[in-house]
Amino acid sequence: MTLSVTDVTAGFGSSTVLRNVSLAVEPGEVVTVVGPSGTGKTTLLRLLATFRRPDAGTVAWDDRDIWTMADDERLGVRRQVSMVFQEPSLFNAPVHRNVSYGLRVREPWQARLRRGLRELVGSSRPADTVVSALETVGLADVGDQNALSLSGGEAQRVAFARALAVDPAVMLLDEPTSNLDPHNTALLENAIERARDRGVGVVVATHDMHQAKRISDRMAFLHDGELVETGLPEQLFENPTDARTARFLDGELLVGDRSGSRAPQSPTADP
Ligand SMILES: Nc1ncnc2c1ncn2[C@@H]1O[C@H](COP(=O)(O)OP(=O)(O)OP(=O)(O)O)[C@@H](O)[C@H]1O
Repeated sequence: MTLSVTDVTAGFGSSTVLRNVSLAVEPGEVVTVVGPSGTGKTTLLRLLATFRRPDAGTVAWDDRDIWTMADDERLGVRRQVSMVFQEPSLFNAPVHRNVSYGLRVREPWQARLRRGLRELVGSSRPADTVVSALETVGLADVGDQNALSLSGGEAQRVAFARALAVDPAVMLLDEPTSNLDPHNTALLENAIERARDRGVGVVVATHDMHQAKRISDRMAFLHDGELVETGLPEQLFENPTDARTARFLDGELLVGDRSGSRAPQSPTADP
């Protein structure tokens, strides 16, 4: 399944945040979206998640415009797309209940009733997908612990496990490691790779150029609401076609700078 946006424009009130942006994620690839703060990365992820409609352009699932689908069908697509936010937002319950949340809300009411009864008599155990998702993020042993007692890094890994447990076709990760130490970052990046190897298409918005270099199959550079260029990470780092890409990867912020031009021939773009 391919999730894509084509020529999307989106804004808030009178300000346009994204202009004519096109991007697709295929099964089994990691696409990173990099760019300065406030450039529209989260807005792009929210369009892909169908949390909001674009003002113009299309959001498609295998070439079918999601916003022309009937509500049921669009809900079916939405259920195959998981998003992980910058803040993990866990609730006051054992970790395994947090991780099974997406599964539970997807259950038909009969299954929900049966499970509720099993929980009442104390014979319920976490679903295999919950256990497996927790193993993927290296937290198999904390399933019974209250989620609010976890460290920030563990909480973010639980949020990732919750998104993975529903067996999504696509995962959208909004700066998933921005508040994490190197150890938790490594564990989460490992989990991203494992999801990718299972055929999940993953889009990661990140500020971390080292991370983009490590995990990307493809990179997209977003600047001031415009998708400046996409390509293999080595292409963007070593031979960018646009000067803005070279300057951003070289460590310049480029806030409010819309002057695009050909990249210098020998950019010093190694992060
Ligand atoms: N709900 C909203 N209402 C009004 N403006 C918004 C809203 N959400 C985002 N914006 C504005 O849209 C622009 C893009 O925001 P967005 O969060 O998509 O950028 P970003 O690249 O993800 O930023 P960051 O890297 O700092 O998270 C910003 O100028 C932001 O202030």
